[in-house]
Amino acid sequence: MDLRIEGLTHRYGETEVLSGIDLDIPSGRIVCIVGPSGCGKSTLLRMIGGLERPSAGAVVQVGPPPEGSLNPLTYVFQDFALLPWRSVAGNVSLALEDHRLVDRAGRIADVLARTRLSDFAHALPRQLSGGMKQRVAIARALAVDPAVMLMDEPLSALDAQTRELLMDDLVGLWERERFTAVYVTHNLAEAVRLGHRVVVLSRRPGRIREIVEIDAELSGRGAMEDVQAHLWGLMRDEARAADAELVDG
Ligand SMILES: Nc1ncnc2c1ncn2[C@@H]1O[C@H](COP(=O)(O)OP(=O)(O)OP(=O)(O)O)[C@@H](O)[C@H]1O
Repeated sequence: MDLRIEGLTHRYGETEVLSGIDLDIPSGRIVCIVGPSGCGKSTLLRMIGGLERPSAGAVVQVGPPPEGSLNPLTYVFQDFALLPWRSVAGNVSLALEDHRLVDRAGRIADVLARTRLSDFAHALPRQLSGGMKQRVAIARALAVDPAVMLMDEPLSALDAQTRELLMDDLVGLWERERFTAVYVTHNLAEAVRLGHRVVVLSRRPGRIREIVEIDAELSGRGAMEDVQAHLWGLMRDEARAADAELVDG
């Protein structure tokens, strides 16, 4: 299933947050969204996920979701959002409990194996590092066989080394499963490491400044300094202006 965003504009009261966004999210690709602070990245993700309705324009699902998908659009949040009293398997199970399933336990075991978490099935979140918690959150998202994962700064609560490890994991997972994701990040290194397509938004109201296609295979990518420099060149002045903006209230 592809997603097509058509002429999406959104206002909160008088404030225009997003303006005229046209964007395709092709199946099997990771599309990263970057842009200055407050430009509407998370708002765009909420619109894509249907949590909010845009003031104008639409998000269109093109083609059917994967067979057996329980939830075509599934979020992964920065703060992991795990229930502390449930084990790893119990947290994954949570995503499945609203659905009648013949073999829920099998489905949980399968997704834990796919995300290399089988040995941790009975651990509680408090026993896990931040990186492991986020791996569990990713496993929970995958458990429903989503068409598209909507990832909002998924690595930004983690230290630099753990981020590196998780990026390696995500590359490995993509190589195995070819999942589709919209991935919001502040971090240009993450965007060039994981994105097949990097969408640069302008300062609020967020408009698409440029879409940078990166053809290199995910697995062989280095730091891609030239692409990072290009992205930063597109963003620098606006990031500075956003940084100097007074906060309301
Ligand atoms: N529910 C809301 N009501 C009113 N204003 C909102 C609401 N949600 C977001 N905003 C405003 O919309 C703008 C865009 O916010 P959003 O969180 O989407 O930006 P962002 O690019 O994800 O920001 P950041 O990079 O800081 O995470 C901000 O000015 C924010 O204050």
